[in-house]
Amino acid sequence: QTGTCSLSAAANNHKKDCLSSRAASTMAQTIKYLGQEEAQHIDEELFSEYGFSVDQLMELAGLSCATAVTRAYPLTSLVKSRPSLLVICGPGNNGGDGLVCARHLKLFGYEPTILYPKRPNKPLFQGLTTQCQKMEIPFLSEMPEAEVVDEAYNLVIDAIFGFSFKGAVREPFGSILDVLKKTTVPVASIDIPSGWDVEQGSADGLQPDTLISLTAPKKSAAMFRGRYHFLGGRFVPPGLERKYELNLPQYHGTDCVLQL
Ligand SMILES: NC(=O)C1=CN([C@@H]2O[C@H](COP(=O)(O)OP(=O)(O)OC[C@H]3O[C@@H](n4cnc5c(N)ncnc54)[C@H](O)[C@@H]3O)[C@@H](O)[C@H]2O)[C@@H](O)CC1
Ligand SMILES: [K+]
Repeated sequence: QTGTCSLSAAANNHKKDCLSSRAASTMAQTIKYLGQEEAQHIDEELFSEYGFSVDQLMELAGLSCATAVTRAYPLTSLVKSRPSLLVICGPGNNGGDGLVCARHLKLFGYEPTILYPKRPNKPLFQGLTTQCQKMEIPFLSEMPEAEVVDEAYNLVIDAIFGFSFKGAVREPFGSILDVLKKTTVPVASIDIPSGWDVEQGSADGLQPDTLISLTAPKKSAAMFRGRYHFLGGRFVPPGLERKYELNLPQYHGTDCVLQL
């Protein structure tokens, strides 16, 4: 793209114009951070207009999350002798992403353990739970103390709440998040750091080391201060991307995740 500009470099003004239009086009490429309602509309449209099913997108989302974990915390980098991880799953689709993520991580050589305290009575989640059980992933019956988490696991995956979270955190998730805030092992949050307002974030909330934004980051991702921010969920059709002006960056090759 630089050819046009350098050929007419004699005219200084023209050069300036070139630079400013290039800056403008770079700005136009900035990835959009979604508000809560916008994220929910995109979600609905993916199903109603674009013909996807929930389990299909959940599979791709969960695979992205597992892949992001392998990038940020490769097996060889783990400090404990066993590649143990704790995956905490919430009551909605964010929890479903966590179950899919755990299953793929097991296939990738990690040893996930799942805490899934509120299980929806729906075939989708029952199936995902069975799949994890058949993958010989253990389930905990309650949240361990912070010291036990620090002792036993290399990483916690936070799949508690996603973009539909609202209001004050209800139990048992309030207590679980209190424990998570005391742990020192890194936390990788799926889509939103749980307990954060989807748009405003939370100054005294969980501070994850990794955030994996799905489809597009939500507004609160601007407050993320951890080391790794990934984009996952490589399934957005071009018409939907145009309509919502998502300006998604290009994923590399066949990758299902991109570090932002
Ligand atoms: N459209 C997309 O991009 C996709 C989204 N997926 C995932 O789906 C998530 C959104 O899923 P959902 O809409 O099911 O919602 P969430 O998983 O964000 O949470 C909804 C659940 O949390 C409960 N809840 C909400 N506020 C609470 C509070 N204050 N205290 C306690 N419980 C509370 C609700 O009762 C409901 O059971 C996304 O963040 C993402 O992880 C993926 O599965 C697939 C594709
Ligand atoms: K989350």
